[in-house]
Amino acid sequence: METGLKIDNINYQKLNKKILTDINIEIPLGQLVVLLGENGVGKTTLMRIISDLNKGYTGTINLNGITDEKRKMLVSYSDSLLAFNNRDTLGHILNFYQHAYPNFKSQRAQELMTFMNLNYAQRLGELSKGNREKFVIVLTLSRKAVLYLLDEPLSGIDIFSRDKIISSLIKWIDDDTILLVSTHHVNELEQIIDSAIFLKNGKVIAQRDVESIRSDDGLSVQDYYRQVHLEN
Ligand SMILES: Nc1ncnc2c1ncn2[C@@H]1O[C@H](COP(=O)(O)OP(=O)(O)OP(=O)(O)O)[C@@H](O)[C@H]1O
Repeated sequence: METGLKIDNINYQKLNKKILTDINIEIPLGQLVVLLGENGVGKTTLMRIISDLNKGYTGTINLNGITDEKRKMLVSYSDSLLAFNNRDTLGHILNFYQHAYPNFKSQRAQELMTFMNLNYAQRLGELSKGNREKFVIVLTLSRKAVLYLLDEPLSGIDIFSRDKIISSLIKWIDDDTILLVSTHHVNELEQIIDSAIFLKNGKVIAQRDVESIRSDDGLSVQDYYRQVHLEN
């Protein structure tokens, strides 16, 4: 059986506007990968397509050999929690997740809640922006999945919590999984990522191993990103 994530020729448009063009990406299991690109380039759209939330694309997405919509059982992605009410407590939402997803691990959720200093009795609407993002990380990493998607997970989180989360991100996921993270701050993830995917104008302009960017190009991922962005 094929393993890992293989995206072939994804094209997607919305309201007659071309958003993603000929997207081809391959990620083996065990990798932590960042998705980089300017505002509006299509990072969230791509994550929603992978999770089967956005339909109407052409091309194929193969996750561990599964190409139909069943793959969504192997993907853990929590978008903006808009389906929940601001008066819902975090405990209520966790309870909902536990019933909605057979792969939800309560023990892990409990550990992550403690790690993030979040409280079951807090209401969603009372959370600050950063604490809401921490809660999205809790929900995402509490499921046993093959592919974890985090969409700009740290943008509102303070530097101390950020350091703590980044340095322990790997311990929350199993070895045979993929973590795909979109970010505008690649420098802070640089030490822990295996590879990076660079998007521009709805296309993949490069996918590179971090190790080869350092050894072959002598650049940091951030500097390589600037270079490849200007060249394309
Ligand atoms: N519901 C929608 N209807 C129409 N166009 C949309 C919709 N959602 C997103 N788009 C468009 O799709 C494109 C890609 O948006 P997307 O949110 O995927 O970008 P992004 O790379 O995640 O951006 P950012 O870095 O700002 O989060 C944008 O041009 C956006 O205007």
